[in-house]
Amino acid sequence: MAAFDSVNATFLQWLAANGAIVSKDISLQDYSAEGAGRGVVAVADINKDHELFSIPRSLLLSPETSALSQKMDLSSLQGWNPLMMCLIYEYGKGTESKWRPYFDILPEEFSTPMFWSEKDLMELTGTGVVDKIGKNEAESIFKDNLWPLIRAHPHLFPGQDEAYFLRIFHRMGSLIMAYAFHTEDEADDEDEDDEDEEAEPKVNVSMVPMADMLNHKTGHNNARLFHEKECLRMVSIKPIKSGQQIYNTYGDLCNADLLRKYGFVDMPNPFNIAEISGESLVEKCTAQEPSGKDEKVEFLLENDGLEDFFIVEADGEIPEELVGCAKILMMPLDEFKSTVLEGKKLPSTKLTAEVQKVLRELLESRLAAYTSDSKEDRAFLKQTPPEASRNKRNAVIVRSGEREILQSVLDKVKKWRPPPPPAANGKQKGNVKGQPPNKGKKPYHKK
Ligand SMILES: C[S@@+](CC[C@H](N)C(=O)[O-])C[C@H]1O[C@@H](n2cnc3c(N)ncnc32)[C@H](O)[C@@H]1O
Repeated sequence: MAAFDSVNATFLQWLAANGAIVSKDISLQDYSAEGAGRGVVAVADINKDHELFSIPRSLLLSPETSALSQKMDLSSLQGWNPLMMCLIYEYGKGTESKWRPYFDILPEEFSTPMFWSEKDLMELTGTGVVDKIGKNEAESIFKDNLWPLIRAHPHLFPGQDEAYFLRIFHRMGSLIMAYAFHTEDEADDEDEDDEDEEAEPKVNVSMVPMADMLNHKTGHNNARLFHEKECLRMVSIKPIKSGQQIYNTYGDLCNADLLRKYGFVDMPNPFNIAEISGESLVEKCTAQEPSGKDEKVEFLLENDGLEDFFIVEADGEIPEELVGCAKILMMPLDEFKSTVLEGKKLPSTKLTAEVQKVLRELLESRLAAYTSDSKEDRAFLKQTPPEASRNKRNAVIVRSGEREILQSVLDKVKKWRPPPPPAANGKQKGNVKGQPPNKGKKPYHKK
């Protein structure tokens, strides 16, 4: 506790000494008992539109502010990599770095699946997280792009071996993923009359001390960061009562993305989705009749009809684009050529009995990919306290959310019946099986 308080105090003094203004109505608070690390709490009732803090742009840590940009050419690097190099450089400078009190308040360990054991990762089998962790891809970027630069500048990155820098790279990568902000360059007033009025603001990735101390809770967002010319200001967007936590929003994210990027999940989470891989759809639809598979896949890819993943939203509706794609994949080759390729006529996105069968099988095998069923998961969540097996618990929450959505689509797929064919005289005579519409139904009032 003493260490926690002293790190906070040094950080807040550093902010003030460098021109940041922090409202006396807020404080840093320890939420680690809830698995949420530090957060920001209101220590007085706060009105809407109250400035919680303002951070001068000079305190942001980015390639624009780090001296590394003057010492070496970072222009060959893409995406997050220039910021990554600056973080590795500034961290390596230790007490010499302007941002040392900031590094001291940032975590060294993360609960994201990137750092999970094999056993915990098994719990994510079947979820949308597994294929997107990207540890190997990240390590390739380090080896191919960053390590050669680091090794070539030993005076800037002194005295350590590749394994050490790889460890730092993973820490900084996790910090960028969970803490960095896209910071817009506020247009200069003088530029406002330029012909280029329509130009998009330039977006950079920066670390924003203090703004990144706010946690997220789906549906509870009560503060927002405003990007101004000289500073970034965090402002309340609702009245906040003393003692309440102040939340920024990390976006409308499903639990799989919250877990992968930030290492936690939210329950309930209306932004949950489930994914069905395009590859599994292609395999299922072309298993019986593979002729023309490549041509159809090529056509669909060229026309944005085949996704890596089809998204099923929380409402569990059958995605129309999935149905349309399945119809093309299952079409006889000559029909595909004459109507779709030559006639440029796409099939409707209405369900058919053929697509129903394929979707049913696809969803059933998708659901069977999880390592447990909903009963086991419910029992685990009920019996296990949140602080025990946090990784497993988070995995169970992710898969339960996905499973619920997939199950609801599957129920809809199973329930679907083909519409009755129109009768010759235009009147509907019965359902598809030729029975009168009410046969088998219980009468409304039992006499
Ligand atoms: C931008 S930082 C917020 C400050 C952070 N809590 C800290 O101690 O440094 C984002 C990280 O905070 C944690 N976090 C944010 N909201 C959370 C929540 N509702 N539950 C658990 N952890 C949360 C996660 O570890 C996430 O990666």
